[in-house]
Amino acid sequence: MQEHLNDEYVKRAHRDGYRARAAYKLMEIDDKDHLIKPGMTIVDLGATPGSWSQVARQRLKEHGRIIALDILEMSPIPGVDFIQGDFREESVLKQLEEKLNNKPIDLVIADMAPNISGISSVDQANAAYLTELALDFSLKWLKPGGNLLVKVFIGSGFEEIVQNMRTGFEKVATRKPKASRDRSSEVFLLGSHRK
Ligand SMILES: C[S@@+](CC[C@H](N)C(=O)[O-])C[C@H]1O[C@@H](n2cnc3c(N)ncnc32)[C@H](O)[C@@H]1O
Repeated sequence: MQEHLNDEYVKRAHRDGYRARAAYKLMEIDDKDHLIKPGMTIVDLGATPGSWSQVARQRLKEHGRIIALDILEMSPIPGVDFIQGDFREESVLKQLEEKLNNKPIDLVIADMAPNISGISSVDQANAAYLTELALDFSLKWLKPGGNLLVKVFIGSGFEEIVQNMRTGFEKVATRKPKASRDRSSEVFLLGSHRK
C-alpha cells in the first residue's frame, strides 16, 4: 500500500499509533453507523497491516473476538487471531471456518484489494471477485441482523454487487469516508441487518 508521508491521515496514524491511514475510514464509518459493539465476533478480511483490527479491538473494549485474515503476514495484535492465506483458496476458507467453530458472526469488515496489474478490466474483475467472496462468506456466517462492510471499486460489476447484497440484507448503503481519497474509486458498501 503506497502511503504519502505528507498526507494528513498518514501523519495522524503515526501520531495515534495506527498501522495505516485506513484506520480513519473505519472509525468514521463506525462513528456514524455504530457497527462495532463490545462482545461481538468480528471477521476482518484483508487485514494487513492491521489498522482495522486495531480499531475493532479498541472498540470491542476487551469483550469479543476478532479473526483477521490476509494473504500477507501481519505483526501480531493482542486479542486478534490471525490467519495468513489467500481468501480465494478453499483450504484458507476452511481454516477460517474451523476457527469459527460453527459460531455465527456479528460483523464482517472486508478491505481487501488485489494487486494492481495496470490492466483496468483485469483489476476490476479481480476486485469484484474478492468482494463477491466476502459477500458469500458473510451470507453464510453472519447472524440474522449481522452487518457487512465491504470495499468495492466503482466500475463494471458494481451494480451487480449492490443487487446481490440487497438479496441478503435489509438495507444496502454506500459510504465514502473522508480518509478515502477523492481520487480513489473505492467506496464501501454497508449491508445492514442480514435477513
Ligand atoms: C487496503 S489493504 C487492507 C488494510 C487494512 N484494512 C488495514 O486497515 O490495515 C488490502 C489488503 O488486502 C489483502 N488481500 C488482497 N488479496 C487478498 C486475498 N486474495 N486474500 C487475502 N487478502 C488479500 C492485501 O494483502 C492487503 O493487505
